[in-house]
Amino acid sequence: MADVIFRTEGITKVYDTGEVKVYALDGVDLELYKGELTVLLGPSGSGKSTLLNILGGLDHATDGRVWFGDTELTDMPDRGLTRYRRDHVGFVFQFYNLVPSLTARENVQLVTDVSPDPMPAEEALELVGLGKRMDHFPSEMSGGEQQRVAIARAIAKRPKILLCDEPTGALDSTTGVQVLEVLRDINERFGTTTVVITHNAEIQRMAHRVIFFQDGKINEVKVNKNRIAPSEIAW
Ligand SMILES: Nc1ncnc2c1ncn2[C@@H]1O[C@H](COP(=O)(O)OP(=O)(O)OP(=O)(O)O)[C@@H](O)[C@H]1O
Repeated sequence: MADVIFRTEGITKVYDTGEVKVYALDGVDLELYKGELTVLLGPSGSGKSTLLNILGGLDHATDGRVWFGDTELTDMPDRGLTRYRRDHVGFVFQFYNLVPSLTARENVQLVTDVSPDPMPAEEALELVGLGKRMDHFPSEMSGGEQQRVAIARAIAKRPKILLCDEPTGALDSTTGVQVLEVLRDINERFGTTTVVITHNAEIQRMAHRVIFFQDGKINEVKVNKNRIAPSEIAW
């Protein structure tokens, strides 16, 4: 059985707005495995992003515990969490968050300049198929290309984990599939543990493991015996 890379015990996140308490996560016990590509599925508001943000050290749980390998993230001081994020976690979001005044290469270099063991920005951009577009600005690229720059930026630090929140949410099917192919390639080539949040049920077919959320809880965990290639997915 694969090594556990993340383990959570009773993770709860409560937003107290004064009048009502919203349980974004309501006692989530979960294991994620090294090298796997996991898809998180579930209706809007079911807690997927909240969980991803807690795993990535962007947010604190109200209750419960989270381990990354043997290291407990819960109760880690903010400085420790910042180092954890910087050294181990790559993030990809629905909107690419590129700096418009910088080229693709310079956007990636923002990360490689501060990482302990980065790959050259050029290598990261080659890996996502943008070797010929390194000196282009975001405004000169399509949505899918910009997302691939965002992925290059995320992987250039050689993260152990890649956390992707709706990476194809703003893309059409053809472009979205290209982005999924890049994610699968990175997962296979480097063994990067990858978590992908999506509303698109088709995307679960490329995952090793699928976790279904409902009302802040895990409804079901499914292991895919027959994964398919992103190129066989369409929406
Ligand atoms: N800052 C906040 N203040 C109050 N409630 C919040 C806050 N952030 C999230 N929530 C609530 O927590 C719940 C879970 O939100 P979350 O974003 O994790 O869901 P999600 O499954 O990722 O949804 P989506 O698929 O729409 O992104 C929702 O009810 C949401 O309204």
